Amino acid sequence: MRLDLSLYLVTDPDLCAAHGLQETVLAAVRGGVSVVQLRDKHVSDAELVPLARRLKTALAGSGVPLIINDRLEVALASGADGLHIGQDDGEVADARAALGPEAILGLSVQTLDQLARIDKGRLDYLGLGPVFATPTKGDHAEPLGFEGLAELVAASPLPSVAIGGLKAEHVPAVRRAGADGLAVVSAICGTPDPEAAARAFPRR
Ligand SMILES: Cc1ncc(COP(=O)(O)OP(=O)(O)O)c(N)n1
Ligand SMILES: Cc1nc(C(=O)O)sc1CCOP(=O)(O)O
Ligand SMILES: [Mg+2]
Repeated sequence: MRLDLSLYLVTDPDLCAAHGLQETVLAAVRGGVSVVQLRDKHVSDAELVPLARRLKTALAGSGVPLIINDRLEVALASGADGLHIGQDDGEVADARAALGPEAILGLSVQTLDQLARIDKGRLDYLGLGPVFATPTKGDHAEPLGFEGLAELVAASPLPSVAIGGLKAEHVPAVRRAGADGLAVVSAICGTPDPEAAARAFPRR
């Protein structure tokens, strides 16, 4: 199945707490989210696996893939569709070898130097960011702005999704920069109506 990066939801356990994680995800999917990433920095793998399995079951039939952030073992144990790793989250080659050829594998890239060194044959997409500073990720890199994003996209040999401080109003600028989509946390997870928040993102 073709990977649709147009609206990529990254979950946050605190921001999603108001409606519950699974309810937030399902509402966002009804609103048009095309990928879901389970991201939780606070719980153990043993706690995350059952949550990932429940989400995978809940997403069955929706056509929306479930990606696990950082944790290869959770991706493997839960039957998720893929894994997203950052520059310090292990080797792409090791992740691909463990996941197999069918799984979706994404990598975060913040600079042109990093981009020049990616293991592109083993990756499906890149997460480019942050476009803006964001409180959702305390340890984020220097913001790129839309010009920096456009430079990275132009040099990228893979589909890409922009991330960091992005809202529905930024869709036109992200498209002009050439990215295939937007990845968001607080624009959906932290809102009173996650379905409406997802629907507010213009689609092609
Ligand atoms: C789609 C997407 N892009 C980038 C990231 C950031 O990954 P990383 O740099 O590993 O940071 P953490 O998310 O692990 O804090 C992402 N998660 N998703
Ligand atoms: C998970 C993540 N990764 C980033 C990166 O720059 O790689 S920024 C980020 C958080 C994005 O949250 P929000 O949409 O609420 O700004
Ligand atoms: Mg990471």
